[in-house]
Amino acid sequence: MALSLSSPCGCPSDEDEEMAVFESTAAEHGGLSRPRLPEISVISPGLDPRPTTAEPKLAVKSGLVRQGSGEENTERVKVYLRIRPLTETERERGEEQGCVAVQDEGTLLLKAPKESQNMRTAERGITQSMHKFSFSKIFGPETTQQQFYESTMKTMVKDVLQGENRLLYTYGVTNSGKTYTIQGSGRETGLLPRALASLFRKLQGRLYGAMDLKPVMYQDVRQLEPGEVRVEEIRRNSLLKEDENLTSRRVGTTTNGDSGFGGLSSTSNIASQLEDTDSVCLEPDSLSHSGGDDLEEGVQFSIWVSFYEIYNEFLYDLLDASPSLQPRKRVTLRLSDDKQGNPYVKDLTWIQVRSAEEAWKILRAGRRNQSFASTHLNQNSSRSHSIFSIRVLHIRPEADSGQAMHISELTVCDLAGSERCKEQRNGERMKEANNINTSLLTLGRCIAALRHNQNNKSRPPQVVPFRDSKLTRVLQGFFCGRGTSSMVVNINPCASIYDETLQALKFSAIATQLVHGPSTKTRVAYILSLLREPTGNGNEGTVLEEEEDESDVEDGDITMLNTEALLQAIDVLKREVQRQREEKEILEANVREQVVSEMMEVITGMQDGFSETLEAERALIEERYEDKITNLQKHLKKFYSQELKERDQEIEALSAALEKNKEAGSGPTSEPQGDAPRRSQRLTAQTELCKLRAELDQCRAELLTKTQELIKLKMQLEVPGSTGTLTGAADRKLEEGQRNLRQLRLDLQRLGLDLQSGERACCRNTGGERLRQALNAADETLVKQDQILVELQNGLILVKADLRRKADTLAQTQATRPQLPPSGFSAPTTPGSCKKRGCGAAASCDAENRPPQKRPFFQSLFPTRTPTRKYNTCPVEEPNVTPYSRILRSRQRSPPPSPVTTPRTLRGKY
Ligand SMILES: Nc1ncnc2c1ncn2[C@@H]1O[C@H](COP(=O)(O)OP(=O)(O)OP(=O)(O)O)[C@@H](O)[C@H]1O
Repeated sequence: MALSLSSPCGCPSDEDEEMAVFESTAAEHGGLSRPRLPEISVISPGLDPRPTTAEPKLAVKSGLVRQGSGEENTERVKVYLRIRPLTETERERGEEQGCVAVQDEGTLLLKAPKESQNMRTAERGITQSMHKFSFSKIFGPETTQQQFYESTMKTMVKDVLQGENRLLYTYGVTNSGKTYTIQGSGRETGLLPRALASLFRKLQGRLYGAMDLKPVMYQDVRQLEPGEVRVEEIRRNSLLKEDENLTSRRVGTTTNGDSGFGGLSSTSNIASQLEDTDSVCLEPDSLSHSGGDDLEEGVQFSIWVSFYEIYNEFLYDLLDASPSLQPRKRVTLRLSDDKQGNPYVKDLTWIQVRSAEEAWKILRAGRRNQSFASTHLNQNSSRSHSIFSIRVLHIRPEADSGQAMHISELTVCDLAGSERCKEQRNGERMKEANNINTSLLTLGRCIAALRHNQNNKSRPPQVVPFRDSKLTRVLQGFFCGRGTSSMVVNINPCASIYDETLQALKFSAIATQLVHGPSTKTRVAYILSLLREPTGNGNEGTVLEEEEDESDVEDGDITMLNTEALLQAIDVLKREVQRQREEKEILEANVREQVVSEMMEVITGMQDGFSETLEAERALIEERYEDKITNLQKHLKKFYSQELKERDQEIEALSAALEKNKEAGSGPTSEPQGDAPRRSQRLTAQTELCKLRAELDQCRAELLTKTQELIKLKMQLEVPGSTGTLTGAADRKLEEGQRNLRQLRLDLQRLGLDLQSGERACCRNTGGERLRQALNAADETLVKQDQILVELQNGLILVKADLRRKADTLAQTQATRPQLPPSGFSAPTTPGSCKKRGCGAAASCDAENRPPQKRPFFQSLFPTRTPTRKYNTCPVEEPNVTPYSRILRSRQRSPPPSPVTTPRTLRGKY
């Protein structure tokens, strides 16, 4: 994937947001209503009042600015800016357009030149054309190598001799002066040779001569066997000899571009530049303070160096023996982790050096193996990240093997320059540029993640992607408390690479916000404080009090503790872990309980809510159905009153018709006589008319009776309260009675027919026995029906009596409240009913005294029969009398016979 130069700053974390804050993307432009941008975007990361260079003495001594015991390091990472001078050629090309201006010691102002991309976007109102950056210190083009060394690396060398670990790395666009800054050119030696010279001057007379102690892995030391020592000596001598041979052959060597590995020049101008230096030529004043006054008394020092590069994400040992003999078979190195998970370069060559000269020669030998190539920007461009490490072994002579050993390290990393991939015309260069930008991008992401974690301690930490590139993996320790790091940003003031320079500065702006990670010493101090604290079980950590003085322990390293103390520390830490785990479990249990109780509350609330809703709905439904019932009752009442009215009208119509007929019937008397057939016809018609009239009279009488009964019923229906209920019950009973009577009537008719047929049979003297049986059965049925009738009559009498009582009560109530208008009763339309109501009590008494069959109500139940059922009374001739009814009458005149005797009587008769 081809990455553009801007990618190192394009980290996916929150620095994008901050960049957006730094560099607003809205502006009023071309009449569009955009908010106006400030003229300058202030990319100023170091404006908060955190200590930076305060208390330099303390910071130099320990590498930390301690804010009380147990507090973490808050010293910002140092980010220096170095501006290289323009060359003559560049000036002639018109590259000097004043786009880089130093405002003060720590502030830089960038102004976009006309042709730059930034200016184009600024003209469109998307970004600003001016940017302000802050740095720990800015070094202009006039700064000499010595001045730069004094301000940056000098203190680092001192720190390393004090036992600290330090990293310095250069970052910038290609051809911006990174290699120049680190290694120098000609007599202008860079930081590294100066640091080496300074180191050995300080260690004069304190060097450990033997080669039997060697740094291995992450920061361990191994005691070498004599045979191994010999191998080490041979390796060292061969490297030094090789350098001497090459130096002697140097005269007349041309810069043959592609004679090195993979088409890269290994013996290029850069090597010759260093060779020109010949020896470590340092100004006398730079090393004026050469004495090792700060060094611990009695400690001897052994210096070992290594030099490797990361090229296309592969690690190559630049001090590998005789690489020139097998130029195309470079062995790649692997990264490994030690038991504590610290990364280290496996099988890396470490060479012991005893002087600055030797170190210089080793560096020079390594430079020959480094990957350089000519690019469009730099003829001798570093195509790899080169890492030169100096390990200082602090050896206490009186101590046993390795026990009092301490290691400190100074690492100088010359990063490959960031550049635009698209501008590389060579495929190999393009691939290199990709890899360079990828690793730089990862470095940017790591720095951004570290910065995020430091600034957002309350939030979960972001994973720092150290493992995403080899570069960040090998430098990881310096960002995680193993030591401190400093960054040198190199820029080229050429207008043509303004956009790249801007991106590099934005990248560095993130780094300026970093503070150093908590030192491993802080962790040691924490462990030691645990050892000193009571452990809770009465076993107090006393080992340290016996072993170490407190001040020594505070500044000491974990390797200073003996095995017993370390074991005790492990025990204490285990107990601490256990305690914290238990605390967390209790906390979790509490949280769970709280959650459960809250959930229960919620559930109870929901239950209550549902019950209320249910009640409300039930009440609503009840109300609705009550309304429906009321409506139904109302409609029924209306319907039945309508029915009654219609029937009244029919009766009236019939009466009127009858009257008419009557009038019409009286007319024929005046007709002439003499016409016999017509008279007989008239007579027949008159007979029929009489018959009809009789029938009509009978109907009228019946209708009248029914009307009265209906009116009475209506009145009873209108009686409020329990009377209505009783009336309903009475109605039901009446209906039942009517049904029974209807059935009875049918049975009687059937029996009458049977009797007729029996009479006929008797006359013919056939089937006598059968007839007798039939008569017996008929007699039994009659007895039963009589009983039923009597029961029904009694029930009806009771119901009527009850109704009358209620009516009387109501009438009394009405009488006691004469002033109130009659509301529950409508005025009777017939005088009969009025009379009845006016003397209700008397009427009811009268009705009660009457025999049941005489009552009009009962009459209505038997419309086809005459109410003549009387015991011991005279017979009355009635029309339509059936044989059975005659028999029944004859039986009813005498007291009711027993079911046994009646058949005999009947048998006697027939
Ligand atoms: N401060 C300076 N004073 C004088 N010359 C300088 C300075 N900085 C850089 N130069 C010159 O600029 C040129 C490029 O420098 P250098 O090779 O160090 O760039 P670089 O950033 O390492 O490039 P690359 O990333 O491609 O390796 C060299 O010729 C060097 O001598």
